[in-house]
Amino acid sequence: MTLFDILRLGFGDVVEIGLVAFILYQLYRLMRGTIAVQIAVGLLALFVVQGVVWAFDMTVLSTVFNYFNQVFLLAVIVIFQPEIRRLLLVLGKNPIVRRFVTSSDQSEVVKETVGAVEEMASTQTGALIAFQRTTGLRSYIETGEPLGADVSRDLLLTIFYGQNPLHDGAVIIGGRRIEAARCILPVSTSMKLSPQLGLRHRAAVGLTEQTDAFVVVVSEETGNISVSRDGALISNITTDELQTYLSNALSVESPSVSAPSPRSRVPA
Ligand SMILES: Nc1ncnc2c1ncn2[C@@H]1O[C@H](COP(=O)(O)OP(=O)(O)OP(=O)(O)O)[C@@H](O)[C@H]1O
Repeated sequence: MTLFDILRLGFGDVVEIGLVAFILYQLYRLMRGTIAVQIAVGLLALFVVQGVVWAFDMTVLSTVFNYFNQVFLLAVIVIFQPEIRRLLLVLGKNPIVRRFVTSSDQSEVVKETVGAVEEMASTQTGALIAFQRTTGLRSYIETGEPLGADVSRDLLLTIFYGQNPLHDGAVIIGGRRIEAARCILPVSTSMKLSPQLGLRHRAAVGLTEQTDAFVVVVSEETGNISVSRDGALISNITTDELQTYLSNALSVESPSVSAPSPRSRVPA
């Protein structure tokens, strides 16, 4: 008699256990370092209290918990909306599907952007530039001023010039076009980010936590260049490194520069 016979486990059960373990592990990875962990612990504590209430047959509290249970599923969806979104995004990043997505040549976009960022870094001009990849950014584009212009170094410099009314907020680039300027991005609440980081950098991370966008930040305070992807921030990179990261993100054949070292990588 094998262990499987004793436990009465079939092949389907083993697959199911594996899948549940995988989903729970992915959920843990998505929630790690976010406020959702504390909320999950709070919900767990509520379940323990509920168990005690039922065990001792406390009628008043049982009624209260019955009401709570009716809205529980809805509350979980609302509370964990960012995590659920990220989980679906991870599942949606199927490499087989992505093979069928044709990418236009973005080398001009990379060249113009790197040129503008280099200039803005040297003049300490703050900038926030988001590149749409497979996740649509329409809901963020709609928060800004629509532009629909080709990406160019000079236009990016003009937008982020301090006296320009469009300089506040983020520019969103889709394909070869600047879709909009002055866009509002979601701000990350990750506790893994340095408390010194301001809203511009947190907005960059916030967007890449929720979508597969690639975001470039120029700090107004230091002139440092940072990039964010998949909820992580890589700070203080050179323009050569930016070129490599951006080329990779936009699937452009990268020029031969040495691979950037992930020195200030901060997972969010
Ligand atoms: N949610 C947001 N979406 C888009 N842009 C934002 C958002 N929040 C702040 N910003 C931009 O960031 C600017 C404020 O940056 P702040 O000084 O707080 O950030 P920082 O990360 O310290 O950057 P810096 O190093 O440039 O000062 C705002 O003027 C605005 O342009």
